[in-house]
Amino acid sequence: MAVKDLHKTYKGALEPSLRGLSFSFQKDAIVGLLGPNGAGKTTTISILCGLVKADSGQVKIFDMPQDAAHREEIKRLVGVVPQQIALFPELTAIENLVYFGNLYGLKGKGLRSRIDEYLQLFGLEKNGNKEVHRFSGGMKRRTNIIAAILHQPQLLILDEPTAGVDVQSRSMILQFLREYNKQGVSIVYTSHLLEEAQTICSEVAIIDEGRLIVQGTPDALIAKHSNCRNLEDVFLHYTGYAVRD
Ligand SMILES: Nc1ncnc2c1ncn2[C@@H]1O[C@H](COP(=O)(O)OP(=O)(O)OP(=O)(O)O)[C@@H](O)[C@H]1O
Repeated sequence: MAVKDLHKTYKGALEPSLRGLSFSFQKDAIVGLLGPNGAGKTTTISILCGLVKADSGQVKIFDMPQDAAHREEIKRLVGVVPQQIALFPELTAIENLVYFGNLYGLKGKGLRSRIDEYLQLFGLEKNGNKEVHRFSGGMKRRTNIIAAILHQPQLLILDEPTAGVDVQSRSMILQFLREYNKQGVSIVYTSHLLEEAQTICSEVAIIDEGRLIVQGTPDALIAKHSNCRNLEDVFLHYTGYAVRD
C-alpha cells in the first residue's frame, strides 16, 4: 500500500488536513498510523477506503490505483472498521452481520456459518440474537470488526479499534489482529495507545499536520534516539509536548 503526495482541504475549512502526505508499506505488515489529534489519520484512512476524495496525490492498494477500473477488486480485498460504530442498533448482531455480508454478495448457509464462526471467535456466540443497542461498548466494537471481515479481505483498515473498550475486549481485539496478520492479512490501524502500538505493530508511521514525520519499525525508531526508551518517547520527540486543538 502506498500513498504519494496526498493533499486534502475539506470544503469550507481554513487549513489543509493533508499537506503532501506520502508513505508506503510492505504487504503482510501490521502498520500503526500514529499522530496527535487533528494530525490527519482519519482523513488518510477515509481516503484509503475511498470514502473521501483527495484533492491531489495518488493511492495504490496492492499495486492498484484507486480508479473506476479497480474499484470492485479493491472493495473485495479491503475491509474497513470505522471509528464510529456503524451498526443498526435496533437489529440483532446476526441481522446486522447478514446485512453487511449481503453487501459483499455473501448469502445463505455459507454466510450464516461464517457469522457463527466469528461470533464464537469474538466471544459473542451467546449474544447473536440480541439487539445491538443492548450491547456494551466492547461488544459493539467486536461486532463492528466482524462486519468488516466477513468477506475475508486481504487488507484490514481500522480506525481506533481499541478506543473506549475495556481491557478484556482490547486484549481480545489485539490477539485477533496478531492471529489474522499471521494468516497473511495486512493490517493498518490508528491508535493513540503507543504502548499497544509498540507491542503489536511491525511498522509505524507518525504523521503530524498532514505530513509524514517519520516511519520505521518501533525498535529501529527507539534505537535511533538515545533519549527514547519506548515508542511514546519517540512520538513526543517528533511531535512535541504542546497540546493540540
Ligand atoms: N469533515 C471535515 N470537515 C472539515 N474539517 C475536517 C473534517 N474532518 C476532519 N477535519 C479536520 O481535518 C484535520 C485532520 O482531522 P482528522 O480527523 O483526519 O485527524 P486525526 O488525526 O484522525 O485526529 P483524531 O486523533 O482527533 O481523531 C483536523 O483539523 C480536523 O478538524
